Amino acid sequence: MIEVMRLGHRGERDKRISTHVALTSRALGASNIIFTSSDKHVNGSVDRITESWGGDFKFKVADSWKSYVKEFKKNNGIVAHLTMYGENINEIMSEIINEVYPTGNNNNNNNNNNNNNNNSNEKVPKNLLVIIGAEKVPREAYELADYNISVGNQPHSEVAAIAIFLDRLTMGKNLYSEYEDSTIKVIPCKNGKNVIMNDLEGEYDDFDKECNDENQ
Ligand SMILES: C[S@@+](CC[C@H](N)C(=O)[O-])C[C@H]1O[C@@H](n2cnc3c(N)ncnc32)[C@H](O)[C@@H]1O
Repeated sequence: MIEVMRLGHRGERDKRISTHVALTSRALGASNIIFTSSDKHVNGSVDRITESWGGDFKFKVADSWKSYVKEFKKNNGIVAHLTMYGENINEIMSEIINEVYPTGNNNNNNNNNNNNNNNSNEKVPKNLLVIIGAEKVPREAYELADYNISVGNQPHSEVAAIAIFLDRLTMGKNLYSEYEDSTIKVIPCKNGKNVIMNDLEGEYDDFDKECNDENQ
């Protein structure tokens, strides 16, 4: 299971970009996003998307980010902190993939509740917590993280950083994600839109079809 922690979210100021961090995390295979304070706007956006597009991605709040990270590590999880000051993703990603997926099975992670436990040496995927900052990230986050990873050493965006990291981790496979319980589904087409709606009895109907794709 992949979790994303948004550290230092500043309410009104960050609400749009934090929503994008959450939705990007969901789209690219995370199971939940953890904030360090509640935010109705982000929480509502996440819930609305999940309701229509399916899956069980959750918005969570941790009372203490430090305790959450320590507990996560105690339960044998791996913590990766994305920061432009870290080791370059190009150099370190294969080590992380080998550690998180000792079986080599780094495919679609959605809804995978991995069974990590303290004493196990079994080759099961490990839980991964990805920390992404908003305001200045405290020194302790760098120290607690198993990996401090840069997506290049230029400053850019938390949304870009989480997208590239999760995509590299799962080698593009989450770009095919779809959920059985979605009420809306997109059929890729070359030019235009092809959207179908689920009637909640498992049948999908054409909803918005302006697709000029010879194959459809
Ligand atoms: C816009 S930055 C703000 C950073 C903040 N001013 C600081 O000094 O920590 C927000 C977050 O985006 C992520 N980020 C930005 N550029 C990155 C990069 N090149 N590599 C990895 N993460 C990056 C980091 O997680 C960072 O905490």
